[in-house]
Amino acid sequence: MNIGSAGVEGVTLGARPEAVRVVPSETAVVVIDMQNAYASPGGYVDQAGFDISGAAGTIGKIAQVLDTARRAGVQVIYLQNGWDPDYVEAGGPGSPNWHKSNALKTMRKQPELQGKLLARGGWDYALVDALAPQPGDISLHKTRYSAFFNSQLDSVLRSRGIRTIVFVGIATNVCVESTLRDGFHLEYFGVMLEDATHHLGPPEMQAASVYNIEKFFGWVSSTADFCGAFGQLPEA
Ligand SMILES: NC(=O)N/C=C\C(=O)O
Repeated sequence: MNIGSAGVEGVTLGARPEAVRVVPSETAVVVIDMQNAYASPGGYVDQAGFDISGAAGTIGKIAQVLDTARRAGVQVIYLQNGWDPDYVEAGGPGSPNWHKSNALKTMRKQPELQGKLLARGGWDYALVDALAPQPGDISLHKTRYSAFFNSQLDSVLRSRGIRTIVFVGIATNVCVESTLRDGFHLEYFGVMLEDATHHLGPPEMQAASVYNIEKFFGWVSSTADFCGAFGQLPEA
């Protein structure tokens, strides 16, 4: 599978269902929601009762991917999920988000958490320390599961000629898959690095997303394949 402009040099990235040829200048690594909320003990998903024991391993894999991407001249884009401290952006009872968001539900059950979970400016919203953005990286905010919805992501990608998005982050089956699906419908080629993502819920959720992406929406690869392919390029 050829992804990117014909004639522009790229690398071959091992992936399922087939290897993909990708051009660094037309590729971005999109880091989905690596915030304390999703990856740190005491953060929102931990407080809401999800098992986050796998998140520490995911952080290490993402650090390797980002290091390789930056050296290869691949744009790194961080997304952070959440709302203003008064939760106006979360929507009220007229929004399905108000009914389905486990963060909002947890805060309604435990009012002492009000203003803490996913509130912009707070610890829960902040990226985990180990994945601090570096000069040249781009940071964007999002208020719903898909990073394409009501955000600057599409224009940031299009203005840079980016056609391929390599996805890492949490959660595979919620914000990663939602964004990759929306990207597919906007004509982006989506590749998920499966060991640099982590699911919310039972392990079958990770497997289901991997199946969906491999079969219907994009390609599935790994940290080792990404670092092997892009790591061989001269430093950008
Ligand atoms: N980042 C995510 O996948 N988020 C999933 C659930 C939530 O934000 O409530």
